[in-house]
Amino acid sequence: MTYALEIKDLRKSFGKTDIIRGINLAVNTGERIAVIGPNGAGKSTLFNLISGRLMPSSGEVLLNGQLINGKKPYEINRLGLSRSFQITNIFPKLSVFENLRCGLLWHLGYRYSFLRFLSNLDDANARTEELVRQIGLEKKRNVEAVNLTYAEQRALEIGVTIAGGANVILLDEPTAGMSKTETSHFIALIKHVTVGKTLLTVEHDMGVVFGLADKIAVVVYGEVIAFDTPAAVRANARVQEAYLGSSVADAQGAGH
Ligand SMILES: Nc1ncnc2c1ncn2[C@@H]1O[C@H](COP(=O)(O)OP(=O)(O)OP(=O)(O)O)[C@@H](O)[C@H]1O
Repeated sequence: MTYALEIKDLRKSFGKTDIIRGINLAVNTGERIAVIGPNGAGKSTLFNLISGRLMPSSGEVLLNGQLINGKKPYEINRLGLSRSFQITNIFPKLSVFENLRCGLLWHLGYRYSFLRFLSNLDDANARTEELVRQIGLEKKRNVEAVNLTYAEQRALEIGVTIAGGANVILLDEPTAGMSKTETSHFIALIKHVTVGKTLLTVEHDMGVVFGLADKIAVVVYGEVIAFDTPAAVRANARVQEAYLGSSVADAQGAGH
């Protein structure tokens, strides 16, 4: 069976310091995974290794069965993995529609071929309209990104991330900086736009984790100490001892 994303004995050292210390993960198509762990555990480094920003010291990363170690971020993107960052990378002076269309066309490689670009423009426009609807910004279609609210900008960011049709999506703390109401709307939006796709998200907010994830990967000191359903992770004594404890209890108490 081919996994959407498979990580085999992945390791990364900076100088003499081992930061990622033999991570194994196998993620099925359509699964939503939350990667959690204490500060400095290696979550961002893991995402950087998967998305090609960093080269592993050893081990393998396979995307849809294909080895992607050593490939550049844009090559990995073309192969079907798209990542959105905590720092927004939308174009402030372009409208919602234009931002989404840029994301779509860039992924399709139209910048290399103007003729191909023209012949397929109608398709791209139709797909872009669909994306505007999917992220719920129909009324803001022609508004410049700079004039959107923070939550709308984050929704646009998700739209740009999925615009190219990637089947594996990486999100860094997607609800950071949002109010509780915005967060719950945003979780619903993420679920909606990632149906059928594989999602990995780094997340600190336990409400988001338990609201969004089919499975949780707990990273502690560069290792995955648990990879299981939210219920099983909650009940995992090693996880509670090593890291979660009160956070899980809080989230449980809050009915998440
Ligand atoms: N380029 C680098 N060079 C040296 N050390 C690094 C580098 N990048 C990260 N580290 C170290 O690796 C460790 C893991 O960092 P990382 O940012 O991956 O953790 P994290 O789990 O994402 O933390 P947080 O939740 O605080 O964002 C930290 O000790 C960090 O200082």
